[in-house]
Amino acid sequence: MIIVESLTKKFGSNTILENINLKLEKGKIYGFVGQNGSGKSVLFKMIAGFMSPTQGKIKVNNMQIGKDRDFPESCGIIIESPGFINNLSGFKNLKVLADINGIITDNKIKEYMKFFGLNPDDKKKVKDYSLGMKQKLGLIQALMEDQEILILDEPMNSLDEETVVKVRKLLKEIKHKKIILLSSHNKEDIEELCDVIYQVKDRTIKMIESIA
Ligand SMILES: Nc1ncnc2c1ncn2[C@@H]1O[C@H](COP(=O)(O)OP(=O)(O)OP(=O)(O)O)[C@@H](O)[C@H]1O
Repeated sequence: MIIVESLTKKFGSNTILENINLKLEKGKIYGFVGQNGSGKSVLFKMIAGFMSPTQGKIKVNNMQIGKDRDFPESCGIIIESPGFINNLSGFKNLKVLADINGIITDNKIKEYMKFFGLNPDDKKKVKDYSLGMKQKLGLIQALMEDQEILILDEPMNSLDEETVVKVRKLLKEIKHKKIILLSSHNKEDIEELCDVIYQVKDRTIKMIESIA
């Protein structure tokens, strides 16, 4: 479970989020919607341990992020454009990341690449990948280790329609064993996928029934 308690985030005198309280449980996809600059990515970065709150706490499975642990223990993340090693192929990039934890085989990486329509044997360097191909790699690195928490900030960006349909189906299939946080400017993604929708607006986060 993810618990956000009395969380405030300021940059200098600019308050982005104020006194936020959330409880996010396994088995659900939580959608976060809101205008550009409303604070969705900032919230996600704090839950991922990439940024600290100004006040308040984030607890993941009873561990306070930034105190008991630097990062949540089992978390797949795609926030903004993921950084890759430009001179390596897609497979080699994923392999470098997979080797950090050493919990998945090369075959698992290849399966994911094929699922996303990327050829694992393609020697093309990531610097020559299209935007959508890079986004697919970003999604694969977030998903491939079957982590318990998925933080997906605009995961469908630059993806073609066929891939969007596949990703939606996959998220629905795996959500029972995960806590999934998803932000999207696409109404259909949010309404089709999310069990709970939060609107981030005017420094607060409110649950809403559907997108207006
Ligand atoms: N490191 C930082 N330093 C100063 N201000 C920041 C920093 N990171 C984010 N901000 C500000 O925090 C606010 C929220 O940004 P955030 O990226 O969370 O918006 P968002 O809701 O994800 O927007 P979008 O829909 O455009 O992705 C913005 O005003 C942004 O400029």
